[in-house]
Amino acid sequence: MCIKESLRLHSIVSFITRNTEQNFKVLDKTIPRDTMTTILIYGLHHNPSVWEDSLEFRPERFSPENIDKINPFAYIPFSAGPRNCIGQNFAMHEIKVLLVKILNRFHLELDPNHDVKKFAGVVTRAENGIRMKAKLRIPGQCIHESD
Ligand code: HEM
Repeated sequence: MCIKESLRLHSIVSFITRNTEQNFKVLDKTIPRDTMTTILIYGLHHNPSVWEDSLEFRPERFSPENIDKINPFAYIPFSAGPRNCIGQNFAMHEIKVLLVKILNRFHLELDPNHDVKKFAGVVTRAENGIRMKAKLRIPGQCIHESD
């Protein structure tokens, strides 16, 4: 739930482009065939008419009770359709494994004196880094390079 909500709030791929193969109607406008369009994933994920309290981190949006209420095209961190991300499942597993390995061993805290600035380019990242303090959960535990 937390990973999914993070991928909504901090959409890693902020936009994708697609070429229309036929005339395409959006509300009262028609996008002609063969037009390069931009799908703003970051904008969709922050749109208050799609997501209630869109700027708030609320992992329960993705709880088993709520997940079915989400329109699959309202949440597209890995894009959607035939050219969606081929590495989606791998990426989700990788994030989970890394988080477990890190959080099992460390207690992390953001540096309160560092203001993280988000930069939403093609790939969203922190403009000035993310400074954190990592404390060993079990004091005195040694860190092996092979871990
Ligand atoms: C959190 C991590 C990731 C995110 C948010 C992500 C997101 C995306 C998105 C949005 C697209 C569509 C791009 C477009 O249509 O222009 C895409 C495509 C793709 N991704 Fe990922 N991706 C992630 C990780 C990975 C990983 C780990 C791999 C490979 C192991 C991967 C391989 C690919 C490939 C090959 C495509 C192109 C698929 C195609 O065009 O048919 N991605 N990804």
